[in-house]
Amino acid sequence: MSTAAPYSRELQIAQLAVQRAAILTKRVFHDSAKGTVSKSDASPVTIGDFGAQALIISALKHNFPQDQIVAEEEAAALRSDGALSSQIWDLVKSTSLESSEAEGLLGGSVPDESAMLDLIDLGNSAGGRSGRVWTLDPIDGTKGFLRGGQYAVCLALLEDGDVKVGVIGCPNLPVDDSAPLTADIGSNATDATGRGVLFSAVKGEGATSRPLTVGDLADGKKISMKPITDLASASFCESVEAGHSNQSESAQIAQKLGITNPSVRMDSQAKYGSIARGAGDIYLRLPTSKSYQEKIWDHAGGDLIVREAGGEVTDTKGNRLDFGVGRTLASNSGVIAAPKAVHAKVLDVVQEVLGLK
Ligand SMILES: Nc1ncnc2c1ncn2[C@@H]1O[C@H](COP(=O)(O)O)[C@@H](O)[C@H]1OP(=O)(O)O
Ligand SMILES: [Mg+2]
Repeated sequence: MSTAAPYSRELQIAQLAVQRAAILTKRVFHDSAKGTVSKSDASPVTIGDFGAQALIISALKHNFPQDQIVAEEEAAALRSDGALSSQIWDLVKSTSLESSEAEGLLGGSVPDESAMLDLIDLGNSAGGRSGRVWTLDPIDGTKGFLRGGQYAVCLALLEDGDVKVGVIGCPNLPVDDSAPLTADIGSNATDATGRGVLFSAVKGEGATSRPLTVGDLADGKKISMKPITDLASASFCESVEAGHSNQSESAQIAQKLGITNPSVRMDSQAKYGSIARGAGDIYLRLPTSKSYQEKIWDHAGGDLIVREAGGEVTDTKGNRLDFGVGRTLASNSGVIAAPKAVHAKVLDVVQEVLGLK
């Protein structure tokens, strides 16, 4: 008797839902106005964020109606702005996967505009330690998206606070796992079809990458972190935004580790995917303020993908990221992701530079 791989249905639905949402984001990008709605300059939001959230939640509700969802956006701003809401509805109703089989698995299109707003608001779960909770960031790295840089569509499944499935679609990263670590997008920027790479992991089953092509149901290729013995040759990545991660502390840490390569600055969870496939080695996220709490949708998928690819992910105190305390990582501070063999050494130097020991 054959037994289905654990979480295979969750993985398949998550991958297809992320692919479909990624197509929507590409369509927004190719609209010259890029659909900026703007929560604030520091934290922008586009019509793509709302549209992608509606499409993904629609697929989750069709397949897993009992599950909770913690997603970044809410529909309040759209309920009070009919023109904005109908602009997003135009996008949502006209975005689908090419494969009708795949589209059927996702439950097809959203019935109407009012249902779309209600779906967006289903992402308001408080999260927590019990049951099945999906975390969703429809466009992670909106600033990168607007700049024409890296961004990611991120979906993960938590069960009792533990990440079981993680899927990250990176429309502007090369498909080729051996491509060098860079935030440059080259000719990918002109591709409106959702080309890019899709990283996935299931707990205990390893991590994979595959093309983010339209409705492709094929298996992925196993990915793993690069084995490094000599930290001097390592490369590390961090946020483009200096407000998201302390770049002067990371430079001091790199110097103390003997790392000579300059940091690669990249928006979004594309950083986790990049190190998981060995394009880079280390991801440092060093708090810039005591008050900011990281959001679970910004880390859940990446945390699992890196750990399943042979990495270790902790905060600056050396604790695993705790996704079971609500919508934020309230009990963690910063992120240190590195291959298992060197994580302790990296953490040691981080703690020295941050004055934590
Ligand atoms: N002060 C901050 N420290 C760390 N991350 C932040 C901070 N302010 C916003 N962010 C979040 O960083 C994420 C992008 O990360 P990266 O720099 O790795 O691309 C966004 O989700 C953004 O949230 P928001 O979407 O609310 O702006
Ligand atoms: Mg985000």
